Amino acid sequence: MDIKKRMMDLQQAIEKANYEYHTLDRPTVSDFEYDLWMKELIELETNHPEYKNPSSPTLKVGGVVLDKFNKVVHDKPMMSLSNAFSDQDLLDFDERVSKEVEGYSYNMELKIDGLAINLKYRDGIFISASTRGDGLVGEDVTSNVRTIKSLPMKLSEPVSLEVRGEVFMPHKSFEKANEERAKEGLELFRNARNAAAGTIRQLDSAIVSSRGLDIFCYTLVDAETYGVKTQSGVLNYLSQLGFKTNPNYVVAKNIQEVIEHIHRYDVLRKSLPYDTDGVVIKVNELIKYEQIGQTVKYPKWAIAYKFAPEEVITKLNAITFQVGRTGVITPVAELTPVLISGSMVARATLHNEDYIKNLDIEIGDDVIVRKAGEIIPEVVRPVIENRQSTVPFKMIETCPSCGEPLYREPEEADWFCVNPGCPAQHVGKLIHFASRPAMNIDSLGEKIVIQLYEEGYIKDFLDIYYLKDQRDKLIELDRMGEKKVDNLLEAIEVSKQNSLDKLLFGLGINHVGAKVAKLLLKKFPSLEALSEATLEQLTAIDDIGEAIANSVIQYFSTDYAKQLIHTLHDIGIQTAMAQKTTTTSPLFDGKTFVLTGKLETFTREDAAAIIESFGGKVSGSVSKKTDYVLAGSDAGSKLEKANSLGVKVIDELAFKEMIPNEQ
Ligand SMILES: NC(=O)c1ccc[n+]([C@@H]2O[C@H](COP(=O)([O-])OP(=O)(O)OC[C@H]3O[C@@H](n4cnc5c(N)ncnc54)[C@H](O)[C@@H]3O)[C@@H](O)[C@H]2O)c1
Ligand SMILES: [Zn+2]
Repeated sequence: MDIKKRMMDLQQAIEKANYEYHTLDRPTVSDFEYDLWMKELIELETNHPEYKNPSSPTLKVGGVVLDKFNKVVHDKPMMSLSNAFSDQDLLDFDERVSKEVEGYSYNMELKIDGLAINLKYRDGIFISASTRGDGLVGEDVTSNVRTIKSLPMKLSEPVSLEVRGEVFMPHKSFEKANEERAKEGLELFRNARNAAAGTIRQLDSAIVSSRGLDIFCYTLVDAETYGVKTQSGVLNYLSQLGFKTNPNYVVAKNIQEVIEHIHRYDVLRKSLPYDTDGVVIKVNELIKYEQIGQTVKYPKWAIAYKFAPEEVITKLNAITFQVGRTGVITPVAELTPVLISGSMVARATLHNEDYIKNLDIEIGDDVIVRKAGEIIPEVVRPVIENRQSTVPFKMIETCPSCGEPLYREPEEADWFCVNPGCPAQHVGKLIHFASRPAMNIDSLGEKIVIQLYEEGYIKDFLDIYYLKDQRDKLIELDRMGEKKVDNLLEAIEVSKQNSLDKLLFGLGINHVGAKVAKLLLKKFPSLEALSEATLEQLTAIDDIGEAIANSVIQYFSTDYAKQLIHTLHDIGIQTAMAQKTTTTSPLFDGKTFVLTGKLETFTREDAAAIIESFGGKVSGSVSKKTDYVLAGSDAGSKLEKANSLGVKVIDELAFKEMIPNEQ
């Protein structure tokens, strides 16, 4: 095996998963798989340090910071945890700890599957909350966190402190939220963690308040200054102050006791009304932490033991077929509904014909189903011993949507419907086009696409842009009404200004994902230019191989694509990347900046000069009129003032992103 290539592939897969999980709140692989990738990459990096990439995801806390929130620089970084998957991993962990210190015990707590939040209290009063972000800089989500009912706004003592905890969505709230989303035709949340993260990071606090979030607190920053000496003591003290703490913690004398308890936790967690994905084991004596130390990513005095995904047995009643936007046919297991990791599962993927045949799955079998990391449930295998009267599986030969014959390439596992007029494919393409990573037409969800397609309003994505001519008719449709239609039309108009990479991704060209779209446009910054690119020119771009290049060339060689570029122009959709800002309309015209803290890559004078060269002003003090506070490390009172006034705080990185490249 080519180790270097394997490491690069793993890194790429992990980065893609990070983006989907942390930025889009929409993972496509299970946590279990992700954790296995990470474990493999860490092992390879340890054994082959010569191939280790200095910006490897094994060195970073995975989150991102969205621009729509004010940024908060954490006083103390918020770290991740290293993982254990077996008893042996725990023994290895203990051995590492025992090399540094002696005379310690362990505190074990449930690992709540939510998102970490940092809370600040002054004189016993709640003042602010932020997300973990990339560990150093988080997002200010104070007004959203304030809506969580179990969070005390006033503590039982007038202390000033910083506390960390996990915001999560209990099963009940999760089911309710998804019922409501289903009614509104919105895409369902994949699991409670994504629902919690998506909720905390949205702008309308009224919605947050209605979602029934909850929080368990577990960390007190600088606990020893409050006279607390152990992690179990922290939990006790937090609870006394009025915080909600999880009652299922236990102190274990040594690692053997930890291992004994772990297995009890795996039973316990199945009866809890919220998701947990493991047990966090922390050295209990806080005084030992400094000596044990930490890496850039996680403390060495703690570890998260992750449970294997839960598997259950249920009955396979039928196999149905789904047609994807590319025409791929996926067999789907229709199951007797069963509870897995806190939610009901009635359908699971069977991947393709070979998967079913190789596993010898028959209709009527008892099957083992797994919701690995609570994403898309899958059938793991049949329970052959239980087989009684079953019907052998037979692959369909015609498309369930259009009735045309299906094709399968000899080398491939999947069957395809290749009918360009296939309704299921059209709908799939439309849904993809409107989705968040593509044209991001929020109010054009799956249900509405299907409705408009079935009623004959949209066949091709271009039709979306002519919907405005049919406003009166749309209002009359079932479940529509004036407000909904106007919101929809507005969102469609706004999407015309999207940056071109979103459109290119939305076109659904084979192999052209969001990242590839960006790469292509960097070199060919308009659809016209891209449509004329040759195979050589395309493959000369880093990371663009022949498969991608051929697919792009084939797409743009069709009459459809040639016509498309003209039509897009006529409609007023961007078909070229936006021009860089010119000096005639200064970027920071009329904007006031305040600089604070220590900057790394600029001197203050440089930063000020840049701001002024783009028409902005630099002021010495923060007021309501300040537009941006540029905060470096060790920022003090100006940063606090900015936060309390709700002034936008940016870090150096964000500032660099704002200014055009030439600087
Ligand atoms: N499926 C995907 O595509 C995908 C992508 C990226 C990350 N992930 C998941 O996220 C994980 C990485 O995220 P991570 O960096 O947050 O690591 P992590 O989930 O392994 O552990 C760290 C986090 O645990 C949480 N936590 C919960 N209870 C706690 C307690 N009692 N004490 C201390 N901390 C507690 C905190 O939020 C802390 O930040 C991966 O292991 C994977 O499971 C999945
Ligand atoms: Zn078809």
